[in-house]
Parts: sequence; structure tokens; C-alpha cells
Amino acid sequence: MTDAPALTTAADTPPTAARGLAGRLMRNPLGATAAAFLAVVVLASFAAPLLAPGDPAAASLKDAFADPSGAHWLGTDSAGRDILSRLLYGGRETLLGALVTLGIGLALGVPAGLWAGYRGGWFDAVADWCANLVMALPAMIVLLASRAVIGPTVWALMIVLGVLVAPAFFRLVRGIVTTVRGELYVDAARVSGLSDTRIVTRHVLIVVRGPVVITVALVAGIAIGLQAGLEFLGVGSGDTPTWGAMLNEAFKSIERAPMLLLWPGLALGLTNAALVLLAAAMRDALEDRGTPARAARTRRAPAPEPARERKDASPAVPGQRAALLSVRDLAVAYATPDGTERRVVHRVDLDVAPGEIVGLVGESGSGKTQTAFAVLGLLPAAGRIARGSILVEGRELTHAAERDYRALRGKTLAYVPQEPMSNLDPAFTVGSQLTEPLRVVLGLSRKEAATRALALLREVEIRDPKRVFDSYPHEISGGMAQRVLIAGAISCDPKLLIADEPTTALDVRVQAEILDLLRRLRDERRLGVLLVTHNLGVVADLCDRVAVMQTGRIVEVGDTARVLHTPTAPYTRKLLNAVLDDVPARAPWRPDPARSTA
Ligand SMILES: Nc1ncnc2c1ncn2[C@@H]1O[C@H](COP(=O)(O)OP(=O)(O)OP(=O)(O)O)[C@@H](O)[C@H]1O
Repeated sequence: MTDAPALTTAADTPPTAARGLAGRLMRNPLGATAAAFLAVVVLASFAAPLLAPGDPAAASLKDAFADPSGAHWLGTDSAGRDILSRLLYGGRETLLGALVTLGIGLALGVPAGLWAGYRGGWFDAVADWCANLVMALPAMIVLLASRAVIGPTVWALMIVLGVLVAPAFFRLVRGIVTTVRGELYVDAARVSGLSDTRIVTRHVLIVVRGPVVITVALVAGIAIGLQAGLEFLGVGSGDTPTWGAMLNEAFKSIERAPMLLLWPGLALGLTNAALVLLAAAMRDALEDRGTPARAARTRRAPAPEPARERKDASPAVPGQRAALLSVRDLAVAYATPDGTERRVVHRVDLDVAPGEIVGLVGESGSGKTQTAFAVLGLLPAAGRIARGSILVEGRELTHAAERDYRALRGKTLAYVPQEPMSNLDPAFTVGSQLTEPLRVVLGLSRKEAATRALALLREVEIRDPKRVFDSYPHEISGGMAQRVLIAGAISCDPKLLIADEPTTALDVRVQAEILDLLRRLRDERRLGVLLVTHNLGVVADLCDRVAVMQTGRIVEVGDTARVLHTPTAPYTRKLLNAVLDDVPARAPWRPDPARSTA
């Protein structure tokens, strides 16, 4: 590697989110004002012992109801206590109370929402049931009842309130994670060998943190308001000044000194308004960035039936199972709402030898992707391998646990998906996404991973690897994104690459370049490739052998030239006849070294 990257610091830096969000927030006048006001309130409240002119509890009856003066800037209350001092100390208690509520709500709601949304299953069902139950409880009644049981301590009530607001965080996070977990880039991260914990902390948490921050601001306002309401009703002990307790005291003297209501009322009203404005400004700032589109997918279930050996198996060496990938008698089934199962893949046999490119062709819905996902261990939750055997390098995968798959993904199995853009996380730079599996799966240091990622970008013929490394997905073209995904797929030196329509989204020239790249990688690395496609031109161009699928079954398999020139299955003939133009399949494309890449 000659040109070592001067960009190791960029390699794993999360996107602009933290810095950029603050910047965008500050450019919004309302957001900036609200943030500045809240900063002043927080600082002044927590510096109360330094700033307060007097003891907030020091009563002096002779000074009762004193007007504002040099000694008491905001006057005194009915007991002659300094209002400014009580406001400052009261702010501290009020904000700490809100902090306790938020801490409890976040600690209970966010991890539970992350886990329930990402893994589903019994935990999701139980957690959702608990959240519904808590949300059905009337908060004020629960708080008043808690006061009767626990006693007049506001802290305990703030903890109870924390439990009551936790479902808001739970439902928010769970809802987002349920959609994010089906993102293609999350699948891509799994296929690259990352653990669930790593995927959740890196790819999922970043999506939920914006909405969570907004909800924090709103819930803080609610907590402050509820706490003040409780204090106003006299639920607190009255020992410590809080804004709510000040309102309560002021209300008792409303006829004598109505202005006493003004100060705690202003503090509460302005703080709550600032929190709401800040939440709105944060939402606007986050929406500036755009968030990814959603889909939905997860994984599989019970044990399959054993494979039945069949005479018409078609391995790379006839009669034998191929050394790299050998599928026998594979069936994939989906649960239906009426409790039965629908089989979408039936008794599929498929082999890929090392260094061999096998095409899996068929019209849309014929079961190509389901076959590929079964091999990758990526079937959705409702789908399962109903029977059969999948051997990868001689290892049976039909019973494999997620942990076993994790050990194979990246190093043995790799996947190049159809839509390059949806498979890159828009929140991270290309470099960050390429280096992550290298660090996690291969244990490289940040610098080594960056060096290797740059070499990979060069290997997939990206002319300006440094720029692409530092770019976000939206800053590169579709062809480049596909090259980046291929670079990611081969980054941990896999033996088998499953490419699902890798060129469909690309224009013809870039398509040809990508096919040539796959061919070169096969030649140089002895990579076995299973190419899922509906394009017979691509098959003719690239594949050594081809398997033709129709309605979930393989109807014909053989050398590409033989299948394309003398097809035996009527369906293959129909497919060939359906090719619109009568021109012969394109000859392998030869790149022009002088021309720029996609
Ligand atoms: N999540 C799912 N639940 C139920 N059935 C599904 C699901 N996903 C796919 N199928 C069914 O499986 C069958 C095969 O789909 P598959 O995606 O493998 O087709 P394909 O050949 O890859 O098509 P395409 O080229 O359009 O992607 C289809 O009949 C489809 O309706």
C-alpha cells in the first residue's frame, strides 16, 4: 500500500449529527433563543448558592410582602423570604426533579424499546403489554395515590412519574427500530459479520437518537409542569422551595399580593415554552438531514425436515456436492394468516464450486431471492427453511444459529444486494462503513482498516478512493455505491459471493464495468459467485453455469452456453424467446483503461 490514508480520523467518526445538529439548531433563531434561555436557567439554578442574595428559607415577618428594592430585587413573600433566592433555589429542585423523571423514563424505555423493536418475540410482546398497561393509568391519580403511600416526598413522585413516562420512550424507540431493522443496510451489516449489539449501537441507535432527544425536551416540560401541579396542590413537603411550592404559597395571598404569582409562573411558563420551542427546532434541524426510507425484514424459525437425495442433482462435478456451496432439496415456507404454510421454494438443488460463477435466473417471483436468503440465513421472521440441506464449505447451515452465521458472514459468505443506495447507511461515510467490518470481523486497528479500505476501493476500480472514502452515500453515484458494496463484500476475503441483481439499478455502461469487475475478482481470488438475476444477457456475459427457476423450482441447470443455445426445459425456451431483441448476447465487456469509472 503506497499511499497511506491521511484520513484515519475520519474513518469511524459518526456523521455530522452531533456537530451538524448543534450548528443547524443555532442557525434557527427560535432554537438558539430557547437553547440560550434554558442554558441560563440551568446555570443560574445550579449556581444558586453563589448567585442567590440570601437564604431562601430565612423568614423575616417585618419584611413580609416587601416591594422590589436593592436588598430584595424581586421583593419578598408572605413570610418575608427573598423571592429571587427562592426562585433560584426552586429552579434547582424543579430541574433536578425533571432530571430524575427523565433518567428513569429513558433508562426503562429506550433499552426496552431497542430490544423489543430489534428482536421482537416474547420480550416485545411482554414489554408492549406492560407499556399499554402503564399508559392506561391516569398519571395524576397514580401520583396522588403514590403520595398517600410513599409520603410527601417529591423525589419519590418524580421516580413514579419516570415509570409513567417510560412507555412514551419505549413506543417511540420500538416503532422506529421495527422499521429500521428491515433496512437493507442493516441486513448488509449483519451479512458483513457484525453482532446484533454492534448493529443496534451503531446503525439503529443513531436513527432513534434524534426523536428521543426531541421527546426528552417535551417530557422535561411535562415533568416540570406535573411537578409544579403537585406542589401547587400541596402534595410536596414544603421544606424545600420549588416553583410549584412558590405558586402554592403565592396563591394563598393572591388578594393581598397578586404579583407573587408572577415570578414562579413566569419561570415555569418560560421554561416550558423554551423546551417546546427547542424540541420543535431540533425536529426541524434533524429533518434537514433526511432519514432513510423504510422496509421490513428479519429472520427465520424452526428446524427443517432433512434433505432427500435426488438423482437429478446438478453439482459442479456431476454426482458430487460442490466444495463451496451445495444446496439439496431446499424448501422455503411462509406462515400464512390462516395458520397454514405456503412454500415458495421447492426441492431446490444448487452448487457453486470455488472460482465458479453460477447464474440463478427466472422471472420475478420465481424464488431466486428466497433461495439466496435461505443460504445467507436472512429469511424474514415469517419464513423458514422447511426442508433440505445447505452446505457451505462442507458445513451444514440449515440448523445453524445466528451465532454460527455471524462467524461465516464476511469471512466465508458475502452478499452484494440489488439497490446500492438503500444498502448504505445514509448516516455514515463510506469509509466508516467499510472500515467497521474490517475492525470487528478481522480485528484490524482503525488505521489498518482505513488503509485496507482504501486499497479495496482501488481494487474495485474507484479512481478517487480518498474522496469516496470521505463521502456520504448521497455524495456518490449509483455505480460507485455498487462498487463500494462489492468492496465491502470482499473486504474480509470471502469464499462465496451472493450477488442479487447487482447491476439492475445501473445504466448499461456501468453494468458492464461491474460485471467485468466481478469476473476479475473471481479470477484473482477464486471467488465462487452465485449471481441472482432475471437478465439472460448478464448470464451469457458472466456465468459459467446457469440454473433456471420457475415458481420456486429449478427446471433446468447446466453450462451457460448449452442452456442458452439448446435449452431442454420449455420454460427456459420461453424465457429465451421473451428476450425482446433478437441480437445475440453481448460479448464480455473489456474496460477502456483510459476512461473514468462510474
Ligand atoms: N415476506 C414474504 N412473505 C410471504 N411470501 C413472500 C415473502 N417474500 C417473498 N415471498 C414470496 O416468495 C416468492 C418468491 O419471491 P422471491 O423474492 O424469491 O422472487 P424473485 O425470483 O427473487 O423475484 P424478484 O426478481 O422480483 O426479486 C414470491 O411468490 C413471493 O410472493
